[in-house]
Amino acid sequence: MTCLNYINGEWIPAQSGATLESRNPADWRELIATFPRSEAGDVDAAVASARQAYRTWRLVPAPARGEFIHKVGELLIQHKETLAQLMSREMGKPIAEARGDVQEGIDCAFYYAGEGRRLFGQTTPSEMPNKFAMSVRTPLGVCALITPWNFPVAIPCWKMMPALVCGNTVILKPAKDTSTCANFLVWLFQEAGLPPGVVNLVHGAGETVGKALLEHPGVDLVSFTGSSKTGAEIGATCGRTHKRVCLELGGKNAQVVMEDADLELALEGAIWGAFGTSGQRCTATSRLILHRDIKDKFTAMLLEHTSKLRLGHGNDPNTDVGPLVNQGQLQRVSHYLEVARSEGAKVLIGGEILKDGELHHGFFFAPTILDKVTPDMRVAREEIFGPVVALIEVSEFEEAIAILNDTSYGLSSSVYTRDVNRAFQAMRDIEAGITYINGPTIGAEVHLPFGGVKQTGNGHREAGSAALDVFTEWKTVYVDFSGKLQRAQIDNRE
Ligand SMILES: NC(=O)c1ccc[n+]([C@@H]2O[C@H](COP(=O)([O-])OP(=O)(O)OC[C@H]3O[C@@H](n4cnc5c(N)ncnc54)[C@H](OP(=O)(O)O)[C@@H]3O)[C@@H](O)[C@H]2O)c1
Ligand SMILES: O=CCCC(=O)C(=O)O
Repeated sequence: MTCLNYINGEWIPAQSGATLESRNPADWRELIATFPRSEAGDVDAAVASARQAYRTWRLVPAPARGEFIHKVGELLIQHKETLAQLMSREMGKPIAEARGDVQEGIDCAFYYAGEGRRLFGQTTPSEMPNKFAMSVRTPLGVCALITPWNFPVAIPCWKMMPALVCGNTVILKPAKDTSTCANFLVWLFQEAGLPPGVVNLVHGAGETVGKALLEHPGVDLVSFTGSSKTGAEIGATCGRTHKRVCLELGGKNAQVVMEDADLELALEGAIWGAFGTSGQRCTATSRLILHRDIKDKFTAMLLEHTSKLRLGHGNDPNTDVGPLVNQGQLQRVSHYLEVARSEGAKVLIGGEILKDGELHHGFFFAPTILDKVTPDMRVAREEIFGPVVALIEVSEFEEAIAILNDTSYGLSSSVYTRDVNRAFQAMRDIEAGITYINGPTIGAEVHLPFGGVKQTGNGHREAGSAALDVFTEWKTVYVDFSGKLQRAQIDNRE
């Protein structure tokens, strides 16, 4: 398959003609597609196209913009299985999770399609007679959307759909590892009949295409999801170039299990929170904070369940845990196992690259449980982004919350307890954008705000009506029908 850039309604190669390859992480010998290795000139063309289209798209009534998004939702339903199978082959997640990823895109489409008929502002009384006062949302212009590979459909949809319904035009720069999924998704926007230039796609590396978008004077906003390291660079560049920037970054999420918890429920949450998507979710559980009274029992339950997880190709419906996305991720996770051992953590299960049988040509890492972890260790503090979970023992609820908060990240969190007082205390005291009581750290719903505190972001939120604050400017409007200058009255009001 050949992927192309989509600029001004045309599918075109990079100006240089250069290409990159997307391969199956479960079997590196399988080529999925080639895609353009774009550079700054391709970005210039995409920005020119998006700027031109913005002149008319911003004037399309918002309900009509919402109808385009609704159509994308219908097309996503129609092509759900094909897109999920492609995603599973291209980035390795098990097919059931890939279907869930596409479903998030569908939910997002119908939610933001409806937003076209809301986009509420405020009306408020004026101090003056015969004067109306109100605020309305207005679009920003051209939005550059830079996305990671771990949710190849959901995350681009979280950005494209609210941006478009608000009247902006967009340029998507997807992760290299999931270029084919991005191509398919943008084709659906084309099929939905969006005018040329409203949606543009530029494939290529973050170091070239991403950076060119950040520096381009024709880009008004950058919405980025990815690592905290890249996010910090992006924030600095956008500060220098005066662009609005929304950053959704890494996590070091914890699940607390108290002595009064339903352990079967907590076990299910821990397994899927830690090992779902091979631990490559920003919301993944990478720390399990266990009360000492249940720690031994719960650890034994965890080990038994983990030992039964089936590793394999994502497209095989019997697979529980797929490969890591690429060689770099495999090296990163292996490195953290060396760090864990050198710091004195004990590997209870896993801790190694798997190469047996059908895993031979893929990037598989065994689901791993680390014991004897203390809160100061690197494996308790740094984002690993793989199927590795660290066990930390505590004696008190307050201690559990203090350790949960003792991180530079703040995305998701979870507490298993039957005590309603503790549940509300957790809700109040946890420093994170998302807190689950008796549920795993994963599993976002599109109508609620999504994002984190501390180094997980810069205060913005994706999803829900909160995303509208990213993609619009407020305009305050006063309409004076008194027929006389009221300024004097304002100045004299004392
Ligand atoms: N908080 C959230 O909502 C959320 C959700 C999902 C994932 N994440 C985080 O994402 C990370 C994993 O994703 P990742 O490894 O793909 O992150 P990443 O390396 O930061 O890359 C993310 C995107 O940024 C591009 N990029 C890389 N360097 C760039 C630069 N200097 N300027 C502009 N763009 C650049 C990448 O391009 P390439 O194609 O060249 O890589 C990719 O498209 C984890 O830390 C995870 O926690 C956060
Ligand atoms: O990786 C980021 C998205 C996480 C998500 O959508 C979920 O946990 O459901």
